[in-house]
Amino acid sequence: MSIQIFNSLTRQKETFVPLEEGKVKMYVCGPTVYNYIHIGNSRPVIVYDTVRRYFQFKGYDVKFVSNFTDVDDKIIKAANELGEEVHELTERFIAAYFEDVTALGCKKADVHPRVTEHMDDIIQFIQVLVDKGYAYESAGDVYYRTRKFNGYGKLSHQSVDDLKIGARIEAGEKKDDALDFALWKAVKPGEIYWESPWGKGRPGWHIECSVMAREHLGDTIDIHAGGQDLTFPHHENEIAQSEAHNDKTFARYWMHNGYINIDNEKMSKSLGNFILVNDIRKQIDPQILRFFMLSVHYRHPINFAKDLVDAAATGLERIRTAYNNVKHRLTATASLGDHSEEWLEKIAEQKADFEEAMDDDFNTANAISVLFELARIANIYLNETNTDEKVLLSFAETFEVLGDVLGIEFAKEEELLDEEIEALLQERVEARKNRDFARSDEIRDHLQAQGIILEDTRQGTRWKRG
Ligand SMILES: Nc1ncnc2c1ncn2[C@@H]1O[C@H](COP(=O)(O)OP(=O)(O)OP(=O)(O)O)[C@@H](O)[C@H]1O
Ligand SMILES: [Zn+2]
Repeated sequence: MSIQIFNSLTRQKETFVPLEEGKVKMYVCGPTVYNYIHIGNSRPVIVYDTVRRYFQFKGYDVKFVSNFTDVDDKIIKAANELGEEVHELTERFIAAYFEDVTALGCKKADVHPRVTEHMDDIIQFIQVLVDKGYAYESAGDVYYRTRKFNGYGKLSHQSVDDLKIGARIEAGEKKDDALDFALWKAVKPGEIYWESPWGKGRPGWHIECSVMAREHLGDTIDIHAGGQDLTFPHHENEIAQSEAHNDKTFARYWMHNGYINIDNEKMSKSLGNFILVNDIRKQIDPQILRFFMLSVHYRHPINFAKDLVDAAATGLERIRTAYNNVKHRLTATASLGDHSEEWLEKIAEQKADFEEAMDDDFNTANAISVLFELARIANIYLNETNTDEKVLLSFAETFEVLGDVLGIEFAKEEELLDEEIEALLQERVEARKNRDFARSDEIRDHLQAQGIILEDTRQGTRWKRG
C-alpha cells in the first residue's frame, strides 16, 4: 500500500505521490540556536526523523533539509547578555543540539543550512519580491504586502479579513497594513548587520526558510514539516513568499506535530515549564524517551508525566527482553523445528501489519503495538522445545529492521550477564572435550561479537569485556 499523509493544507489524509518517482524532498523548520532544546522541541526532530526513516525503508531516496536560525532577536539578546559574539553563541548551541538529538537516535539531515550562510540568496529573493510588487521598503525595513497574495490563509484556514481583526502594528514598525510582515529589518544600534540594497540590516525569520528550502530542494518540495505552532504565521508566510517568488506550489504536503504538554500546558521556554533534553537524557535512557514519544501518534498531544515515561520504559524492556532471548537462543541452537514455515509466516504478518500502521499517516503508536505482538509471538516460540535457527534469525532480523525504522535499538549495551558468559564458557569447555571445535569456535566468535575477549590459559579460559 502507499503512504497516506494527513496534509494540513487540505485537512485530510492523502496518498503520497512524489514529485519525482522514488524521491522525497523534505524540509523541516529547525531550531533558533540560543539555548539548549527542551523535550517539546525534540518532538518534531524525532517525529520527522522517523518519517524520513520510513520513507527510506520503503525504498525512497530522501533529501532531508533542516535549517538553523543562527541570527534573530532572541539570539542577539542572549549574546549581549552573555557578552559573547553571536557566532560563538550559535556554534555552542548547534554543537549541543547535535549532541542531544544524536542521543535521541536522530540522524543528521543531508543539509543543515544556516541563515548567515545564505545572506546573498536572501537579499536576492527579497529583491525579486520587491520587483514583483509583493514587498516594499519602508525606512530601511522591507515588508511583505500580505493582501497582494491570493490565497493568504489557505494553510491555517483563515480569511484575510478574519486575520485583520487580531492584527496590530507594533511600536517601531513602519508598515502599510497590520497584516504585512517583515522580510528585512533595519539594524538597531549595537546589533549585528549585513549590507543590503535597503541599507544595513538582517532578515526576518520567515524569509529564511523560503530561501533555504529553494536553494537546497528547488521551487517545489514534497513535504514541509514542523510543530503545529508554526502553521501560522510562519508557514503561511513561507507559502506567501515562495509562491509569489517562484510562481509555483511551494510544498505539496504540510505536516504538523502536536505538542508535548506538562500538566496539560504546552511545554515552552516562555512559560518556563520545560525540561531540557541535555538534563533528562542523563537520567533516563534517551531510547526510552524516543520510544515514549513514538508511542503516541505524532498529531496528538503528549502529556509528559513520570508514570507514562515509566510505562514506556517497561514496554521497551519487554520488547528488548524478547529480542535478547531470541539472540541468546541463537547461540545455543541449530536444531531444526518442524513448523518453521508457519512461524515465518507469522513473522511476515507482523511485518505487514507494521507497514500498514506506518502507511497510515505514520501511526507509530500502532506500529509499536505490532512490536509488542511480535515480542509476544517470539516468547511463545521460545517455549517450543525445538527452535529453528531460520525462524530465530527471522525474529531477530524483524525486530532489528522495524526497530531501525523507529530509531530504536533493542540490543542492550551489556547484553550478556556475567552468568551467561560463564555458562557459555562452560559449554565451550564441554565442546572442546568432545572435540566439537565448530561449536567451540562459534561460542568464541559470539562472545567476541559482544565485545568479550577470551584468553586461554593453562588454568582455563579467562574473559574480560573489551
Ligand atoms: N511543547 C512542544 N511540543 C512540541 N513541539 C514543540 C513544543 N514547543 C516547541 N515545539 C517546536 O519546537 C520548535 C522550536 O520552537 P520554539 O523555539 O518556538 O520553542 P518554544 O519553547 O515554544 O519557545 P518559545 O516559548 O520561546 O516560543 C518548533 O518546531 C516548535 O513547533
Ligand atoms: Zn521555517
